[in-house]
Amino acid sequence: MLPLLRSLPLVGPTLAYVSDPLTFMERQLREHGPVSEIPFLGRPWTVLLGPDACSEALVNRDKAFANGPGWGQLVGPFFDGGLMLLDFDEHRRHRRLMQQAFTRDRIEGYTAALSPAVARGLDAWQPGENVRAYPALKTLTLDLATQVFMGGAQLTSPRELDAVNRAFVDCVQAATAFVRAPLPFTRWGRGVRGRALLEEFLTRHLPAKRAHASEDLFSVLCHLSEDGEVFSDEDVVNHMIFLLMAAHDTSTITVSTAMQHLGQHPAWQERLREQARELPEHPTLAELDAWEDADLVIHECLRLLPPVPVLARRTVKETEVLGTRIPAGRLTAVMVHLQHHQQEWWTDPERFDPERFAEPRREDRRHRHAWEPFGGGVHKCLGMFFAGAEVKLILHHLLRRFEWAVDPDYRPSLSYLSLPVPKDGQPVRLRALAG
Ligand code: HEM
Repeated sequence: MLPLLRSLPLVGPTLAYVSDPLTFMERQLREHGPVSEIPFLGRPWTVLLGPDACSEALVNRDKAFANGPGWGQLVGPFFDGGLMLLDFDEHRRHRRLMQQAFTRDRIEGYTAALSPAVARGLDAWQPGENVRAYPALKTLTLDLATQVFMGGAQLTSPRELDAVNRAFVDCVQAATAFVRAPLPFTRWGRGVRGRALLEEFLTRHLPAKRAHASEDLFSVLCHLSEDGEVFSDEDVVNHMIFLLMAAHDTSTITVSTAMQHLGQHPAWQERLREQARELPEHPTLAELDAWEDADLVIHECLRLLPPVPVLARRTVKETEVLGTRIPAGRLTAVMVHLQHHQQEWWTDPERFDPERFAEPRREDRRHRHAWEPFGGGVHKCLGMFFAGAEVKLILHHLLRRFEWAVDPDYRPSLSYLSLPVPKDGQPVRLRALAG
């Protein structure tokens, strides 16, 4: 049935992408070149493949590519007003202000709050022969986001935080729903209610955050100011909802990919564990920065499975990429995933080989844009340094408490309906280490 559907011109490319994106992208590049056109989700999309084509759209020299109308098409209205969905002057103003929430000092503050929260979150983990790592990590990172970003425990009761977490998950799931109307019992309908609950919750707590400055991101956003610019209440709410989403699934995917590969490469796992044990229980940001082998592993995991494999854009005027004309109003898929697996830039690209990022090999320098898990240009991920610290902290605590193994032949079957997630929850054999 599926092969037949894949051969149909309207739905075929969507199904071919969703069932095996890398094979789809390789074939598309081979047969149609770096700039081509496909029907995707029922509309014509321009597809950009390879680092040269993708970087033209991300660098966006002639300001032809806009984010809001591109991403909005994929994620619906649930993250409206989030930084990634703003464009041009409005985006520049908001980004300038929000940058102050991601300075080194700020990240140091978030990291200090994160470490004990990770340790507490892992207290709930039970060893076993078939532990599903992905959902366990998802719960952990969502709790971290609500605690560290919103100041959760001081803000409200565990029961209300649970409702907030559920509302947030409903928004994320609605963003990828097929039925896109607020009907009862649909994902979309739950997403609409979820967004309303998040808005109500954040708006209710906002006056207290404005009144008292504290270290959490919610409070920080309320107090930022630059040349007389401040975020309005509505801006703070929109940014918070987007940041919770941006920070949560992406980090979960990165850690679960790391758990898979470290479970399949025990020598790397042991090497990182020895280093984690040499660090204090709650390392500082400087100590985490100096943990270079963890960087190699994280870079390699982000190469093999970039949590955001495709970036969405829409042209606001006619433009050209690598000499091919793209009309105004065209949805565009910037498929950065493929360049992470191309033989031109990476030796034996399917192999887990973190040292490819170490001197003197530095394969990532073979092309300036070969490795772009955080995107590029003016929308490059604002949370990348925070994300690095969070992922390292989770690995740090995991390695000190547990040892795990994954079958060497295991290849996760990934769902690409939204960000890539392992359909089987990614089972690991988890053993507690003596304290
Ligand atoms: C491993 C984890 C992460 C990955 C792989 C990742 C990836 C990305 C990518 C690819 C973009 C660019 C999207 C585009 O150009 O259309 C982006 C944007 C963004 N990310 Fe991340 N992200 C991660 C973690 C985080 C975290 C932890 C935060 C916040 C705490 C964050 C905040 C943002 C923001 C605010 C933007 C929008 C930037 C702008 O449009 O100016 N991200 N991220």
